[in-house]
Amino acid sequence: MTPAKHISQVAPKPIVWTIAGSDSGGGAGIQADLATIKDLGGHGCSVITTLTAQSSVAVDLVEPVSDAMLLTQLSTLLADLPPQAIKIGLLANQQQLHLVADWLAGFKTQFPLVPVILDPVMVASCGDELGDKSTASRPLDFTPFKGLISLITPNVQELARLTVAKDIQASPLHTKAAFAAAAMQLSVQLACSVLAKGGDIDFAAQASTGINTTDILSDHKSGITSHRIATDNQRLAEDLLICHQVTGCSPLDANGGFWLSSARINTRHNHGSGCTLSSAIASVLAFGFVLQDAVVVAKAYVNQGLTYAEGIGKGPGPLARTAWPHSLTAFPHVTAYSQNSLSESSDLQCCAFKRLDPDLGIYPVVDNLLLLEQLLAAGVRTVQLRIKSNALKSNALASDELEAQIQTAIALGKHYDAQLFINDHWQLAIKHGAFGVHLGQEDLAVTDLNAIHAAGLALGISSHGYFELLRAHQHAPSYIALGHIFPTTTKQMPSAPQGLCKLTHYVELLKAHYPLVAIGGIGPSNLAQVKATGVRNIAVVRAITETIDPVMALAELTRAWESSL
Ligand SMILES: Cc1ncc(COP(=O)(O)OP(=O)(O)O)c(N)n1
Ligand SMILES: Cc1ncsc1CCOP(=O)(O)O
Ligand SMILES: [Mg+2]
Repeated sequence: MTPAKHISQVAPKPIVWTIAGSDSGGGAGIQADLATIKDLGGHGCSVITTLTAQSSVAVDLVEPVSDAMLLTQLSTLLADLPPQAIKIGLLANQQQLHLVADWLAGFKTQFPLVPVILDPVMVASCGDELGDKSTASRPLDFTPFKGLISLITPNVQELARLTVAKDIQASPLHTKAAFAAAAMQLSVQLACSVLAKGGDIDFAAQASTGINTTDILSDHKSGITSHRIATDNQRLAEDLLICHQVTGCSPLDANGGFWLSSARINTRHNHGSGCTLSSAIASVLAFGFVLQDAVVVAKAYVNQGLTYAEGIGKGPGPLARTAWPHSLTAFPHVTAYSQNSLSESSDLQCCAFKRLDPDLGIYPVVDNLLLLEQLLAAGVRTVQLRIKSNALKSNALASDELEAQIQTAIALGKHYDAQLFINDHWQLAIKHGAFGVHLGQEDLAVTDLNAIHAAGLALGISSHGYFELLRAHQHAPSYIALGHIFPTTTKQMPSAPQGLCKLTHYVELLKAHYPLVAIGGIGPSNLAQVKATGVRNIAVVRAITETIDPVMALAELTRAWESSL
């Protein structure tokens, strides 16, 4: 499972804090968090809120640390080891919660961009309550964290307590619709994103048998849920991510909702999976990934950990530590959640798009026929015509003129036997029989991909991070573009440049499955570094278009690319 190159070898080690309880059994709490943070390449610091005398089968004593100890851990760490991300887990009582929230309010004025992930832990996996006696009858009120946290990660029982059922025994979230409504409500209540974990509920079984959530949760307490999972690995574990004003991603996703589903994993050894998930999300965020990316990587990490978990002790054992996930099968399937529709449309392509040679050659992206023909005549094998719709408005390029240009470009591509991709204008590409179409993430929802497939065209899809590349993968395209790697002036980007470390990860994940194309700010000065990530293709705009002799520039880029290691 160990990846070829761990992120800690290519990126500086970020500091991640966990503010949580100690699990003397080593499977959950602070112990799981520190193991996770280290395994994902971070440096973990801990602020212990509570000591628990705990094993894999029981919680015998819970003892909060003193207020002075709690606050001094925070101030001592901040003076020397400021965090790039914080995970908050077990808080023993409402007073501790207030102390941490007040401290966090001060911290956030100094470090507004540091993400904080709150895992509202209430019950251990053996079924015992984890808070002190005061929380047994009255659940914690997390309102003081409103506006201070980026994400909260409740399971179905916690979600119910935090929203519809303050009564501890009741859990009315029987259906997907009720579960989703509660997640949306919590997002508004705390002004943060919500990852509602559906691992303890089987929506399909609920729908077909009418079993209610309480039954499933009480089964879980006695360990029977694990047995049920073990006998039925066809079932799905479905989590719902509700995004709240997420920055650094496509504006379409900033407030999006997404079901993240994975096959249920055949194990009873899931002790500490919630702690592992939330600290993994914090760790991935600390490396500078956006929230949606951090969530899918952390989900994959937990899936791997469950897959390879071994029993230690008589109860559910801890997750295995399997390092940064590099296997596509560990990642969840992503489906857009829409409030207005209960039957989310499946975006899975029935068949893959046209398969291409993994080496496309240097891939120029141009906006005019003159340059296109020059490059084709010079022997370019893969090329794109990218005429943006705003060119239609500003240059008064009429739509019939656009169609004529596309038609001519396609004819030229055929004449020179090249793989010519048309950007954006997929209907015209189909109409005139282009080799392929290139689409961005925003285009996917408004394009008839089946029509492109049926017409036999190749499809390239852009991506700007893990979440988007999973969405691209679900359409089985002919290639996936990874960008933007370096700053670019060619296009205004909502996301930050991905850089070489992230590119290395994406390549590791996808190289066995797709031809990959790195794009954005690539030219002679950084081409060797890009090649060193293992990516086999680069697409370029300015490195060709802004030169005096584009044909010479193409030849020079090709020579440099082929001679780089
Ligand atoms: C090879 C390649 N990669 C990425 C893009 C960008 O496509 P998209 O995200 O659709 O943005 P626009 O190019 O339409 O502005 C691309 N064109 N080609
Ligand atoms: C269209 C596009 N998509 C991602 S980066 C980019 C522009 C790349 O242009 P350049 O090679 O000039 O940086
Ligand atoms: Mg586009």
